[in-house]
Amino acid sequence: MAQMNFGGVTENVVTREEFPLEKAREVLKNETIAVIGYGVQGPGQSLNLRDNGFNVIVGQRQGKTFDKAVADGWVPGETLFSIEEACERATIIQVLLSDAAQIACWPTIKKHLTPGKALYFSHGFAITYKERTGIVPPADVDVIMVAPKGSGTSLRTMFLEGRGLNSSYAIFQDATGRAFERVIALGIGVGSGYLFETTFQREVYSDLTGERGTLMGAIQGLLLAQYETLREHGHTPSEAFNETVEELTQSLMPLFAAKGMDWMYANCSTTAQRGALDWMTPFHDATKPVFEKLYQSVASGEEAQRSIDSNSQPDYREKLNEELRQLRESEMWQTGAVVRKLRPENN
Ligand SMILES: NC(=O)c1ccc[n+]([C@@H]2O[C@H](COP(=O)([O-])OP(=O)(O)OC[C@H]3O[C@@H](n4cnc5c(N)ncnc54)[C@H](O)[C@@H]3O)[C@@H](O)[C@H]2O)c1
Ligand SMILES: CC(C)(O)[C@@H](O)C(=O)O
Ligand SMILES: [Mg+2]
Ligand SMILES: [Mg+2]
Repeated sequence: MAQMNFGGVTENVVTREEFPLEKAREVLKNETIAVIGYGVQGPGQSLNLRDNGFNVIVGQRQGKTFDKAVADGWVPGETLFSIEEACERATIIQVLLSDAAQIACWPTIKKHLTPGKALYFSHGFAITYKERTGIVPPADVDVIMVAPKGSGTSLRTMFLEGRGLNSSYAIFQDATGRAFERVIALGIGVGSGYLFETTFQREVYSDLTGERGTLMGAIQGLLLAQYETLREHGHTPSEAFNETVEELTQSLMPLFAAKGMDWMYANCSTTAQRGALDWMTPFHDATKPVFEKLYQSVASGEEAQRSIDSNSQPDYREKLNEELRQLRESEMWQTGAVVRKLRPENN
């Protein structure tokens, strides 16, 4: 494990150089890894593990996603089973059900957690909010986490491109003395580029804050506020969209992804630089209290409870699809659909 300096703070990081794939295969050579759930993370992690040469099976309930697993080459009765049968066959149970479904399936999973097995999550949710989820593992199994920091879809596409998404890892319980080598081997196996150390609680608090904040919730809120302002002052939809979203994702975000914010600023006009440096502070000050409120809502368990309550409803998928439809059909994103078609590479 390497100690690395992140802006003056030292953290533990594991890279593929120090823990190569061959070592991961050696560590897990006698294990049967069961990926339970085939939604977004399930396909990414199981297909990467399979392509990396691990002994992996999938446990999925019947329905559309079971059929998707078959289409992806998992064979019923050989590598694809019911959730119960996969848990029984596994030595490592990777719980990649939705966080709400983990509660419903916990009695089935728990039944097959015999001594020495490993229970793996990709989120700190189930364990951290145990008063709300009721998920309390027996003391004689390892409880570990690899949480890819991005969508399962990106985990798979980046793997196929020869790249790797970063993941955090944590050990909640080391019953066998092998929890560390197991968790790192799994992290490398699922296609992580590098792994940084965390705890279950820090992972879930930062993850819930990030997705509600800058990664998903705040970004839509901020983009819409600017788009609306431009439209209310008579700018056309294409102009408002291009100045709000298209330029950000196509031109400027790749620059600061590659070399940092100062590099992106340095590649814009002095007029833009002066304005950005002046206005970053008012935007920071206006949003900081909202981020603090969000963090408190995460830390109190309110966000977890809301997610459990809404995602446990029988009609949650229909309601969610309706909300996503409204987003898709909003003027800003309808404009986005037309703008995307105009990109020469899409013609
Ligand atoms: N989506 C991501 O890219 C992502 C990224 C990082 C971490 N995670 C974490 O990974 C885990 C899996 O998330 P996901 O987004 O892949 O899940 P998901 O919402 O896509 O659902 C996964 C599976 O749960 C199954 N399922 C739902 N309800 C069920 C029930 N009642 N009984 C049996 N099966 C049921 C579905 O069939 C599906 O195959 C979660 O802990 C999540 O927080 C997800
Ligand atoms: C992909 C995300 C947002 O990072 C993940 O945390 C999720 O919940 O889907
Ligand atoms: Mg998340
Ligand atoms: Mg996340």
